[in-house]
Amino acid sequence: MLRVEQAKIALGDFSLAADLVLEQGQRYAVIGPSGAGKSTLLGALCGFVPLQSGQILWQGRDISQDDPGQRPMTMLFQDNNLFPHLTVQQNVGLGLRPDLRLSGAEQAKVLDALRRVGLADHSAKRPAALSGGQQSRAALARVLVQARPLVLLDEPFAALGPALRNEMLDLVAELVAETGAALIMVTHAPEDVRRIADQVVFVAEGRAEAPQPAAALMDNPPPALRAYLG
Ligand SMILES: Nc1ncnc2c1ncn2[C@@H]1O[C@H](COP(=O)(O)OP(=O)(O)OP(=O)(O)O)[C@@H](O)[C@H]1O
Repeated sequence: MLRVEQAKIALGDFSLAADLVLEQGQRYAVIGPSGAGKSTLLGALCGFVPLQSGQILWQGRDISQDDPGQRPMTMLFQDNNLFPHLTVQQNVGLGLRPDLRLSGAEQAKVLDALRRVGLADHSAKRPAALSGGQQSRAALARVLVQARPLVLLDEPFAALGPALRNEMLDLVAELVAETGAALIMVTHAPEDVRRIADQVVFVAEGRAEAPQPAAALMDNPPPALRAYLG
């Protein structure tokens, strides 16, 4: 369980308050207007953005001061963060060892993850030789090898067409179900929320609200969410 306790996050003139609990095995969509602070919230959870006050507790332990690499989470960005000069296999291997000196067992893990996302036959290619969907799969394989209990996605598939995006969302849902990880995903698309999320964290007016069950919330949105959804 990840507990964000009375957190205040400040970035220049912008500030965001958050007080919420995220449970293992649940899938959360983070939604809200542009500029409301969704990416900032994920950045604070990951440790890229410092807290001004409050705490982040993982299984009861304060991780607010921990470096991003020490935290129990892995983050997937929209641009997938693949290195163009490395092969797909090496890009995934980076998830295990930044110096890429992988043991035999680690190599096997990388190949397993590539198989799991359907890229076993593409492991020796460079990212530029892959389609957009395949690049997303490669980035997902890197998330998978890290096997962290929390997977954070910041609008990961916004650049993909609707069919491919749905395919990727379903794959993400399968992968987190297999590993028991919690998923925390920023999205602008209500259909993504309905497809994948159990709970919704609504971010607006300087606050990240406590999670609420997704289906009920989307069927009957309160005024601020209704205004955002249009
Ligand atoms: N490094 C920074 N320094 C100062 N202000 C920043 C910085 N990064 C973001 N901000 C500001 O913080 C606010 C929240 O930005 P953030 O990217 O978290 O919003 P968002 O909800 O993810 O938006 P979008 O949906 O458009 O991606 C914005 O007003 C933004 O201008």
